[in-house]
Amino acid sequence: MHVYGLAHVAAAGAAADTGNQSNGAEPAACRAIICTHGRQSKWSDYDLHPMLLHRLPSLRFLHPTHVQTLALDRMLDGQPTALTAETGSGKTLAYLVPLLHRLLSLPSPPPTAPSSTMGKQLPKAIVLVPNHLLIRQTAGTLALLAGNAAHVLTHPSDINNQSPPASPHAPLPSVLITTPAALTNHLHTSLPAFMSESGIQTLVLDEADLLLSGSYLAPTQAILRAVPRRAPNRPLLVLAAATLPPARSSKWPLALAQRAIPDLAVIRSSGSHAAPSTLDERFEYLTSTDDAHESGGTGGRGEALSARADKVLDILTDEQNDLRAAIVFTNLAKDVDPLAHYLRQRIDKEAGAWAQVYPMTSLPADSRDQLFTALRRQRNDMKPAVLVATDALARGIDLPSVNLVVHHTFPTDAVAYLHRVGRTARLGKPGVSVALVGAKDVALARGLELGSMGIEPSQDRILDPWPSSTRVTLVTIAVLYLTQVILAPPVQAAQVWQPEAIQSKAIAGVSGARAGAVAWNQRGAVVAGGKLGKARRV
Ligand SMILES: Nc1ncnc2c1ncn2[C@@H]1O[C@H](COP(=O)(O)OP(=O)(O)OP(=O)(O)O)[C@@H](O)[C@H]1O
Repeated sequence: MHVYGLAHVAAAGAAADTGNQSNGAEPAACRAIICTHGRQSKWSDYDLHPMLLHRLPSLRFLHPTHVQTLALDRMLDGQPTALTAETGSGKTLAYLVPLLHRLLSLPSPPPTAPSSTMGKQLPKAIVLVPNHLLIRQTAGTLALLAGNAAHVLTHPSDINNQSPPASPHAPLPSVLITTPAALTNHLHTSLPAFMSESGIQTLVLDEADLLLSGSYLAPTQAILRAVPRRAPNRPLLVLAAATLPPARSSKWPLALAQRAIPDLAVIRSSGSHAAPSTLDERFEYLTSTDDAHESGGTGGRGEALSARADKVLDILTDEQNDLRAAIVFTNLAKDVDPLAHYLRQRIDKEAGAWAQVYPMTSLPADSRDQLFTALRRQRNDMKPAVLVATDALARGIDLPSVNLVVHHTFPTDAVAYLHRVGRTARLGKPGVSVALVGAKDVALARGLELGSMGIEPSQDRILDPWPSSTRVTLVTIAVLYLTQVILAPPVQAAQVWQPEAIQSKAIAGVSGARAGAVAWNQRGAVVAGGKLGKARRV
């Protein structure tokens, strides 16, 4: 475990900021994120549309990142690709660049030709994301990149509401960014006709593991079923995710996708399924007095929350000199407002009221958008911002000024942890994560901490759910010893060796519950945390 804080990692950040410059001595972060095999690839290495070759560097995307390099050739070739790489590594641009290249390379339609039998300018590409926050963020990035070369639609109803093209000679192609449910609800039974008539060239599933699970699954599958299967109408299909387990069972996200897209190839970066290498992770184990509620004390929930809130305040105060923006994660939406209120009151009383606190669940959408814009511009005259949020902010959100993540309550599994901490330390920049660990979180935290102590090489961190058999054995023995012998209260042998919720012995052997590994049981549910004999289904 490293306990350095923001001041310590600032120096590393200065180096990382130059990561996309082509200088001789590459900083460590550059080696991890930007460069490949000692040589930076260039946009001009790819046969990209001239507009992109001009526009990418002018937007300060000077070189492709490592994951972009890994995926570009295949995607530009139109081959279906699942791209899984660490948080903040540039997956969005990895699919937006080929999407735009294909869009811009379309032959212009004849001026009088209707763009579809429905008489509308139908989108030529669709990006599916899980929520409204990501719709807005991805639409912003695409609009920036496309300039005035494409329309960006953010709801299927926008297809009907598009204003007529300024010039009938050059109707702009459009891209729809939406959620799977919004698309299927809007189109109902006309979905197959829509998919075949519009001539969709690219279909992207961002946060693909989420879209292929839970309540997202049915609409996503309906869309995949409606995709034309044969060339030349078949679109480029892209799945992007920071966490994408392999297809161990037919119900796992990747298996579901591969059934719909049999030639889907998976590109995994070596750092995938691990926390960013530039992240400084800390775990603060609470004593039973700190955490009265957790330990069965009489103080109850309110007391426990405020004891933890004081700890959060201490962490923020310790880092205040170097803090630009922090996200404080808590598990329940109902705790966001009281926690934010408490922090705000306390910070406002301190000299200079040195930070501005925002409760994300009750912040009006306009104010949230303004805040995000300000945080993306990274203005130096802003007070540090403290965003109090649930895991709704844990996936995909890109706010480069966030240099601290605090876990007021511990995430429920290693996947949630990975996405939370990935809101900082993005693209080789430094960041700190501090987690408050209650009694019930100790097993998961210890496992995660073992990974961050560097027992495993960085690219094979313990978070990797599919380590080699040797590593599995060593890690399992170490973790079982630590958790069953040293830490855990005595349990019956039968409970340990006959876990109820884990169906595969192999998975039980990996012991996602204990090792902090991301483990999936046979039903595709994430198993992590809790006792080995009672692995929780999350
Ligand atoms: N080639 C590039 N050069 C410089 N910056 C880049 C480049 N590509 C992407 N970025 C920046 O890197 C940051 C992270 O990118 P992005 O949001 O796509 O990460 P991600 O891999 O999708 O992360 P997550 O898994 O958290 O969604 C963004 O601020 C983006 O603008």
